[in-house]
Amino acid sequence: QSNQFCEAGIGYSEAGCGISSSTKLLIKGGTVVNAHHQEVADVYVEDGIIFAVKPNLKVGDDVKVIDATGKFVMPGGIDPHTHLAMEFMGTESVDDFFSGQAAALAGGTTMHIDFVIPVNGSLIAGLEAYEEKAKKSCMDYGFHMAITKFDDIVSRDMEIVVKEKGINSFKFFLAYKGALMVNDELLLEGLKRCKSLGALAMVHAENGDAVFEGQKRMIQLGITGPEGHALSRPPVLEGEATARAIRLAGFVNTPLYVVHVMSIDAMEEIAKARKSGQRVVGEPVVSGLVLDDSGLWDSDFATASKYVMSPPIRASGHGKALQGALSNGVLQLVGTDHCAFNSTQKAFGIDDFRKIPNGVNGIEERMHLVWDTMVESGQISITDFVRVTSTECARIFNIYPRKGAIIAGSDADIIILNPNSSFEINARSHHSRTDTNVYEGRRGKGKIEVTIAGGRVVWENNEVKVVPGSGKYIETPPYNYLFSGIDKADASYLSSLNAPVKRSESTTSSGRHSY
Ligand SMILES: NC(=O)NCCC(=O)O
Ligand SMILES: [Zn+2]
Ligand SMILES: [Zn+2]
Repeated sequence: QSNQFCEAGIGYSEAGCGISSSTKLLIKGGTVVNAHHQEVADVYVEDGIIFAVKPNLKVGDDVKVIDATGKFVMPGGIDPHTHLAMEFMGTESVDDFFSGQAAALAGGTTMHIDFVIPVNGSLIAGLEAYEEKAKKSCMDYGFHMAITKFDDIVSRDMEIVVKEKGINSFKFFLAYKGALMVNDELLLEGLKRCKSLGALAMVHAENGDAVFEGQKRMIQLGITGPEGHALSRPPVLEGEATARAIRLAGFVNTPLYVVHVMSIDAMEEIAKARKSGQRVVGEPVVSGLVLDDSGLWDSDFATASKYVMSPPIRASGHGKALQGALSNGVLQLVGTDHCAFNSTQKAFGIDDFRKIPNGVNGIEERMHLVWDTMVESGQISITDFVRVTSTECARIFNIYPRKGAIIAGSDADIIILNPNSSFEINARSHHSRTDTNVYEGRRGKGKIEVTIAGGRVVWENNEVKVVPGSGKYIETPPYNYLFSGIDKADASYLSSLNAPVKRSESTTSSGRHSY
């Protein structure tokens, strides 16, 4: 592999890395794009913060100047959905908080939010384990927390992680029976607790009991290869779980975030709920937007197994519909679900698709693929590109405008994209530790030539320059914008319950209402 990045302990010292020590930067003459506006302007950065965004800024000789004429200067991507060093299906995803983040930076993503998995149901033990994993971070990151059981201790610990540990979102897996899956009773308890804490509930929406049944059917039919994965968990099971989670969140009146929306079935449930005014966020992932399930039928196991993720990559047609939903606002932001396993790990399931570790790469490829698929094709504007890859994530997880914006006072997480250059993806040159890439051979227009994270140039001239330990944990505060006014909806619900009682109290002796 020609992967190039500095990692202390494997042959490079910090000084030898050529890490930019400049704390002052001027990005000159580019088109600065925010989610709401674009203009030609210079961007001046000092000590990791954007100081000024104005045309024709003058600076001293001690400032590193980057010419961005003819290019787009945009907020670094924020990936809302990753699994670095995740222990899952008897193994651990190969990209850790260093290699996964180095890959992210090479692809223009400057922050991600990873899922803490509890240890034997304990949130605090899980968080401690992830804090340890994240010590080698080279870019900013936040955490979501998965909930895998519910009791008084979990309820108390949810409050601790929100109020003291800076986590504002909890994920419930409705799939992975016998492992991470929760039932409806637990989901309801969790939704209520999320609401009381102003925390966002997230769901992996597939009916885990039905998937289990689907898997048994496949094995009985003698279908043991990777295609059995897709056949055992069809879109209807994703649609059912999405609808159920939406209805239960509506019953509790708390906002809901549906992760990795992969099918028309799930997307249409989200569209219906949003149309009715319910606070539901839908997150497609890049694999669901740009791939189809044909790879799962490849006769070569190594090729087919690399596409195994859950919910499965769907038949062609679903991806196109998800792209449409992203462009018309039914879906709001794009994640990756980056959970990379190498071909040795994928081969655990050579005789039985149920044992193939679920997950695909994407943290490095997301920005380029969304640009090429959505902007180059004319489906979304450049400002919308910024919104779906960065700003909306910052808003939902309540860190805007510190993140997700190029304005004075924001963190200096910035990318420079050349729309006239092109990218090509392959496992030989990617920065992930996995030996395969589900986007192998893809080319497209638009190349992220420079990534600046925390005010330092970390990707330039096709080289990543980072050191472990330089990334910061970003706390995400509760009560994001989705919660505003939610108490008013509660009040009107309660008054609607009271109404018949009042009526019967004021009913006249003739049985007629007095009003
Ligand atoms: N998606 C997947 O296949 N693996 C990661 C875990 C999850 O998000 O379900
Ligand atoms: Zn999931
Ligand atoms: Zn995931």
